[in-house]
Amino acid sequence: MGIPPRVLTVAGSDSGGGAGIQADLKTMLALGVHGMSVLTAVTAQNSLGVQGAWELPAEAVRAQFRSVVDDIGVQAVKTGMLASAELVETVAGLLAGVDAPVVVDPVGVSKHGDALLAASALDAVRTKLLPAATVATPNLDEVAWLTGVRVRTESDLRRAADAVLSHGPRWALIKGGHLAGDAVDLLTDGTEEHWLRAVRHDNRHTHGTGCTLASAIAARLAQGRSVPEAVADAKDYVTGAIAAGFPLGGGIGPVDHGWRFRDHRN
Ligand SMILES: Nc1ncnc2c1ncn2[C@@H]1O[C@H](COP(=O)(O)OP(=O)(O)OP(=O)(O)O)[C@@H](O)[C@H]1O
Ligand SMILES: Cc1ncc(COP(=O)(O)O)c(N)n1
Repeated sequence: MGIPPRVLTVAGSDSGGGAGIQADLKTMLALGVHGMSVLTAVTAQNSLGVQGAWELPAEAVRAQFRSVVDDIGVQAVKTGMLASAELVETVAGLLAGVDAPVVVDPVGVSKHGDALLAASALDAVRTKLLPAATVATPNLDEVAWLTGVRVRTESDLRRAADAVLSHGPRWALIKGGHLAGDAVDLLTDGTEEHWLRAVRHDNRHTHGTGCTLASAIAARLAQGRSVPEAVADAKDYVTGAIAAGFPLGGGIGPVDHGWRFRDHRN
């Protein structure tokens, strides 16, 4: 048996297992890569919201990163919840020394509106983290914080992508999941444009969709796909995972990361 590509997620823990590190590692397993993690924060979280969050010291983040990268090596990195300006700057500095594609999911708030990033960290995300990204994957709220562009319809997505690209990522994937109608995302590097359209599944099991999509992109990049191929494949995976999402707890349930193992669509 060959050695699978190795993918690192730098993100927070979701005790409920639907988003964050847990979603990332499940996605990586489902897509056939070896997942590894650098934990940035621990959240007490469930289907109803985030009940508490504790950031790890920068030294702990640096040590985890070095342990993984120096011995095991990475073919792609994904970043999620980074909590504070100090951790954003620490992670951006670590990424500068890595020769592998980087997917940046600039996580700001949870689906329930709980803050996962300090407002004082926005500037570091713009000036240090986005320039390190091969692909940046903001949702519409994150586009608004980072660039001031408010997307109300699909036709605003191009302007949002241009504004994100002005901060330096190679590609921008603007997720239109929060718009009405089809779930439409726009991927562009400023030259090529790829519109990714999927049927909207009107179930409420969408906790962790953004984490899942970004990790799937990282997995496919580690397997040697181009950015447009990786994103198209990741979109198919997350759409299937939302369709198969299930009710857990009294609020927003998780997507089913294992849907391809369980179901004939494999
Ligand atoms: N109800 C849905 N049906 C189908 N696809 C969806 C649905 N909601 C979101 N998506 C898709 O899921 C992916 C993640 O998008 P979304 O806008 O939910 O990200 P996000 O807000 O960052 O996620 P999260 O809330 O987990 O942080 C996108 O490809 C989006 O189009
Ligand atoms: C640790 C962590 N990272 C990211 C998210 C975003 O996911 P969602 O918006 O679906 O709650 C989260 N809730 N928790």
